[in-house]
Amino acid sequence: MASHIILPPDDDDEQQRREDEENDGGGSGGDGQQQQAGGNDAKAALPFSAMCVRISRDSYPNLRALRNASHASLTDAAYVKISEGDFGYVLDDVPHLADYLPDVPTYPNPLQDHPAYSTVKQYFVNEDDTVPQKVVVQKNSRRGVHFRRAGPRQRVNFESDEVKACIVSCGGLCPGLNTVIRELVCGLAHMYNVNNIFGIQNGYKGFYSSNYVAITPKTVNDIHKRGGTVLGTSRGGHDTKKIVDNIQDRGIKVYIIGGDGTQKGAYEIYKEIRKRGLKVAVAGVPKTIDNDIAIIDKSFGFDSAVEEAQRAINSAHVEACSAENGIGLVKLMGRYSGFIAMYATLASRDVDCCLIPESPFYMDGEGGLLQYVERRLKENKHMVIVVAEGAGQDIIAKSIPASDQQDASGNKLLLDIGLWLTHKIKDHFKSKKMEMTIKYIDPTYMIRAIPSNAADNVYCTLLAHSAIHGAMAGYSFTVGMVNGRHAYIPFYRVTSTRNKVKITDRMWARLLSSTNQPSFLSQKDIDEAREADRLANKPPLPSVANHNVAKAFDQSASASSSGEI
Ligand SMILES: Nc1ncnc2c1ncn2[C@@H]1O[C@H](COP(=O)(O)OP(=O)(O)O)[C@@H](O)[C@H]1O
Ligand SMILES: O=P(O)(O)OC[C@H]1O[C@](O)(COP(=O)(O)O)[C@@H](O)[C@@H]1O
Ligand SMILES: [Mg+2]
Repeated sequence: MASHIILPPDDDDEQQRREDEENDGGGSGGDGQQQQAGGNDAKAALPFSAMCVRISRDSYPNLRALRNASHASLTDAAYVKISEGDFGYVLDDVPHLADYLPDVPTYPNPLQDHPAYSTVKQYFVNEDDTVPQKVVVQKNSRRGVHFRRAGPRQRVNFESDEVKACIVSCGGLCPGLNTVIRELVCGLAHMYNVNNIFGIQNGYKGFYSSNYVAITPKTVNDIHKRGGTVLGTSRGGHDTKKIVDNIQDRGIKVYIIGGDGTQKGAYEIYKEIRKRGLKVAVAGVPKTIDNDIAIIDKSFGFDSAVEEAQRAINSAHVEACSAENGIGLVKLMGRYSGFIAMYATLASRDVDCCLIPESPFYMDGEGGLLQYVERRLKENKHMVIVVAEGAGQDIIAKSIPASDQQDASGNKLLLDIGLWLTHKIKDHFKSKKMEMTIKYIDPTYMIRAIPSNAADNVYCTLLAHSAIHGAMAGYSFTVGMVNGRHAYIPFYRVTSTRNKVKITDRMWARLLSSTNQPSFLSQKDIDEAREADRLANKPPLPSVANHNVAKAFDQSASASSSGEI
């Protein structure tokens, strides 16, 4: 038998729930009081045919440990929905309106009458469908952690006329933002007959400081061909109370496009909405050019960015080849994660050295960068270096006093590694009286301002559609592709860790072998990197949930995406 665990909420909510249960004459625990996993039809919404049991605060064995956990995880605990099935199956589910509005009505999905979709056999996804976090398994593996499969549901929780949708984009630019906005608008209008759609201007602060702009399929018709976001974007400005006051007053349902910071903001909004008992769904579409969002295979715009980076690398190569001892140095984005640099390097084959934040390097002495550059110029007369902007910050900090400054969202401000390397390399060859030329190219803002390529356009469309289906069906979530299938992922899973290049994985080994650069790593660095990977992959809550769940999470953690293929 499987059980469905909803970790108990904070004291006030818990008190209210107990009173409700007393009024209903029900109890908690295994006394027949059933809790829905998602929709209103409890049976249809269950992840698998099993009895779902609400486990009360008192009966939950590890709750003490949970209460002693950090404040962040304590808050998260109230919103985590874990169910267990056979053979180590665990569903890390997303919250649903019915979790706190038990009488929320359901309606037939209007798509069933849609001429394009009604002919598709099995167009609606089965409520039992889930997507595994780990697909590489051994004969005796446990089934591990799963996420709810994205897609249209037979029944929805909103009527078309009651929906007022709003869309906001936050954080830095990324190719594909306009495509997601376009497809949210067109999908809502064409699939669900929703005609009240508004754009929030200039990021989160637009919820309370600007007018909401009405948008229609007609007004967004061509925007996918343009870079940037027609809604505007910003960092900072997340005032949860003011945002939710406006959501409440205007009766809207929210689509939020943005990176890790934005998803944290979406989670805060969701928690406040739930606290106030509002009938509002919050759907997050993860955006980050750095591709550093946990769990998902890849963020939209990443492929377009890697493709565009090729143009800069090609130019660097041309410059380098056309000079005596020419060096082309290209800086690419990647504040904490070097995915763009790694993939752009692997795609190009012209790069002799790729430096990323995850892999420490050093300049001087045996095995250092300067020695390698010297050797490469002697062998080949030219070289191309790609550096992610977050690389080597510790080395620069030794020569330039770092000020620990942050942007409005709290992201650390970086020193210009490209410029710093250029000067260091120049000085080195000057002191050796060796002639050379170095050309530094910084294409970062040019890359993220382009419109998305064809593959990203299709990806953005599917993400937008999945977000619409999930929100109409009453779920709140971050949507993303997990092992090639679209899934609804709980906010806490994408906000608790950041995806990073694992320098102990095969993908980084492939890169090192393709450039033939030194790894710059000591055994101590490798040990530290392994330990950091282990800790980064450890999901936050389930370790205190129960033994089976913790085991499933540990097992799936080792599979979290990092480019390992
Ligand atoms: N912990 C947080 N809680 C609430 N809002 C946040 C949090 N972190 C970031 N935000 C908000 O999310 C928005 C975008 O964050 P930012 O880090 O700039 O970009 P991204 O979402 O692309 O990572 C900003 O408006 C910021 O204030
Ligand atoms: O100069 P800005 O606008 O703050 O953006 C620069 C930063 O945005 C990034 O592209 C990532 O930001 P996001 O998380 O918003 O996608 C970083 O690589 C880069 O450091
Ligand atoms: Mg970010």
